[in-house]
Amino acid sequence: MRRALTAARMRAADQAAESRFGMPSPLLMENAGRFLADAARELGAPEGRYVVVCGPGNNGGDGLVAARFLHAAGLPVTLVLVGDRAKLTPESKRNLHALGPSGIQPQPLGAVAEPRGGDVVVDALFGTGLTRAPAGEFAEAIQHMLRWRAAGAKVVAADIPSGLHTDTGEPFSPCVEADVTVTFGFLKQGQVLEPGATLCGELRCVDIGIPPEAAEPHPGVELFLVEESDARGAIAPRRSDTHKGTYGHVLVVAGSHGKSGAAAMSALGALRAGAGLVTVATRSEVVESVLGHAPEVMGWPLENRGPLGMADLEPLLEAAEKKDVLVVGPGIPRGPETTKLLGELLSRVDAPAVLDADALNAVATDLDVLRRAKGPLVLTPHPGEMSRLTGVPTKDLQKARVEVARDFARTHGVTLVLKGARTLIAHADGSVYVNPTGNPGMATGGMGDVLSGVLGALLGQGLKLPEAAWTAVYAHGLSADLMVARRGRLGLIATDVAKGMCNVWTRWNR
Ligand SMILES: NC(=O)C1=CN([C@@H]2O[C@H](COP(=O)(O)OP(=O)(O)OC[C@H]3O[C@@H](n4cnc5c(N)ncnc54)[C@H](O)[C@@H]3O)[C@@H](O)[C@H]2O)[C@@H](O)CC1
Ligand SMILES: [K+]
Repeated sequence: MRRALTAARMRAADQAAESRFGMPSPLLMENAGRFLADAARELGAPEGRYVVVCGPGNNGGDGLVAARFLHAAGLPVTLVLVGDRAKLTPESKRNLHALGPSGIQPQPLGAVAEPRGGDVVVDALFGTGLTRAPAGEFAEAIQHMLRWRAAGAKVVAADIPSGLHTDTGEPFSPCVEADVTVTFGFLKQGQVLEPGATLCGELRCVDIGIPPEAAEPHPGVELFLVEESDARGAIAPRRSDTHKGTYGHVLVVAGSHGKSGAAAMSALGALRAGAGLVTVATRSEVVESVLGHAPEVMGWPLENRGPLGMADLEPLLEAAEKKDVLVVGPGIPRGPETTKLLGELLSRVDAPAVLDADALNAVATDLDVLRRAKGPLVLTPHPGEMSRLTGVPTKDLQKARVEVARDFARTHGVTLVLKGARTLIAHADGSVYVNPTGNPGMATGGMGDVLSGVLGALLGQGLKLPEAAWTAVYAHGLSADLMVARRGRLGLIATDVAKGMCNVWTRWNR
């Protein structure tokens, strides 16, 4: 699990490195520049040229150090210095001076021979100090770098692509697109959220000598990037003296006429994620159809007709007895009484519950249902459902995903999985986890149903929240990534991801 910091926290960490740990800024810059030069050399062809574009702040200083190392390695370096030279930071001035013996002189942008395939551009224009949209000569420098990359040059960004907002991951216009981003000390929030994550290209976090302790913990606002070792480590290898009763009994409340597949996919997700037993409670007319997809599943027919309502309460309470977890929502028939039914059901069941799809839409009309729930809750909305839960228009919500998710989880005391590229898992304590797995092949119906089942299975196996949630999301996305690596994105379907969970378990030796 790696923390991702804001620009303000990064500044504080830089200062603490010097004041508390005796690691002065020039030393950190020297290390940063060396790593940057190494990354650039790795990307360049043997006959490649190196264009280093430096800005007015310390990010530019990192570029100047990199230029010195590249030159020392005998490589051809062109230096561009954008902005007023008189306003360079003291560290940058020192490093410009240190370039003296190399004979490298800053060139105007227009005088640079256009880089192409085999060449490397080092983007050291702006780092974490960017405060506004780049304009004038700065915007022009970014446009050049975009053009050079389009012509085949590789771009290495120092710390963060210039033009990208360190905290939000939203780009200003224009913004550099990098092949590799070498970031210093800690990950930054904007690098782990989309679209920033894509603009960074391959992200490498290097240790320039800032001790981890220099970044004070900020409980309640931490943002973490989930790593494979975290998700793998959350799932214990199976002991030999165990049986189906050890791994949890999942009750899936899902499906309706025309949507029996939703129930089946959720159940399949649960089965493929190791649930000991899976029972699907659904309208009696679709029970057989659900079981037809997975004979391992048990059916619990709900004998009433039409939308789920109060008449279903007793049968559902009975179904929930001795179950370790509930998954409620995929394809349920929703009507005027569904909200009340869910409120009553959840207020009387101790087991954790996953709320998905139409269960979310039902809850959106009375969020008090969440407060009254007896067991822990996980909600798994996509942005449209999240918009209904919060009243925030989808477009605005997508620009403030972290804040909206964190606020909701905190206010309602739940774990919230906000789906989409870089799914977020927000916990009631304010921590937010970013999931890096998954791909655009997953933009097809049923993926969420499978996820709800996977999550149910992990809760049923005793994982706690939020761990169960970020592990399920990671594994589900990884299943899709492994599938796509073999078969391409376009034809990926949800049942592939359910089946493909086995590839995740093979990889993790589970
Ligand atoms: N101890 C430290 O502080 C270290 C800092 N390092 C580097 O320093 C960077 C941060 O340095 P700075 O805080 O100097 O910030 P930057 O180098 O990111 O740039 C800030 C400068 O750009 C100006 N600026 C901001 N937005 C602008 C815009 N849109 N148009 C024109 N000018 C604009 C600011 O007024 C300021 O002069 C990090 O990203 C990292 O690369 C590293 O050298 C490691 C050590
Ligand atoms: K940069």
